[in-house]
Amino acid sequence: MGNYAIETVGLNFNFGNQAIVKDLSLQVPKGSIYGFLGPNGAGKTTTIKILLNLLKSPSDQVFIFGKEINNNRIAILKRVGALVEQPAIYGHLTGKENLINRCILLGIKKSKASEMLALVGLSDAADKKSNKYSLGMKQRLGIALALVSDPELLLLDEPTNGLDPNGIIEVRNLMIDLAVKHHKTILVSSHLLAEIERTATHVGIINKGQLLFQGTIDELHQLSKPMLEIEVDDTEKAGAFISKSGYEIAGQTDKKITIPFTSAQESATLNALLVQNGFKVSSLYQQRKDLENLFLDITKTN
Ligand SMILES: Nc1ncnc2c1ncn2[C@@H]1O[C@H](COP(=O)(O)OP(=O)(O)OP(=O)(O)O)[C@@H](O)[C@H]1O
Repeated sequence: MGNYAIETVGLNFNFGNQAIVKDLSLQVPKGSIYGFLGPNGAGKTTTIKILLNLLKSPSDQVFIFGKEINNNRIAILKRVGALVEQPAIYGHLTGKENLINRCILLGIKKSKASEMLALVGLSDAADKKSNKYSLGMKQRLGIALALVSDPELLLLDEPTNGLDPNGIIEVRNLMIDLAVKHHKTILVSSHLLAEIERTATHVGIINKGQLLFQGTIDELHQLSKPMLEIEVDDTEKAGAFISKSGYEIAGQTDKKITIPFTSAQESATLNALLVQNGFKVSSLYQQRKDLENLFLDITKTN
């Protein structure tokens, strides 16, 4: 337990008689960026609220820094920062004023406000009213607010939701910076596999309140190996030929053949081989599994 910033042990949670979180055992290593992945309604926000003790968990199912949450609420929450749903920002105040407010509230020296603005890359916009901020800037201000108390653990609920590509990159780089340079542990939820893949060191995937997969990003990549899809005129003959040439066939329909992707070079070689042998290749492309297909695979193998 000592190495986990967060550990839940068979966590269950109901809203009325609806089971929302089922036998969930999360293990979030200290220093990790833990991608908490699942489709809308999977129970991510509910879980994060439980981790913040905003929703009460049964006893002995949630441990933060090795301590049971219900019995150590205040001591634990002092070490945790969070951004859940919309950041609590006063639009009529500047970014700096918002942060100063938070400093006063927490009894922290006001100079921390400028420090946090620099940390999230908002120094230039310090004196701008925050209702004039872009969504990405608002999210970064939200993260700065969560960081004022210098927490060791950050819980971010879909922080890139609704952001444009630039905003997504800003938030992503900030998370990496916070983990690598400032040694924070970050749990970040998302419904997008591609989003999590770029930042996370560890991943937990939930669906309908249940954990389907938990492991390192490399372990996830093993599961979500890219495939090469080949559209060719006579898939039956082509399949036999590809197989005879020493390639493993992962799937075949009357329109296309799927094999594990190894490299661009290898794809080009196979393409040339097919064409030289009289097959008409109309397209050849690398396909990554999206969350939906990954779910199908994981549930199949479970
Ligand atoms: N206060 C509540 N009362 C009753 N049911 C709720 C409440 N809050 C959430 N739920 C239900 O719990 C389930 C999980 O919701 P939750 O918000 O945790 O999912 P999520 O994975 O965060 O999804 P999203 O990305 O859409 O927020 C949903 O079916 C939702 O309708």
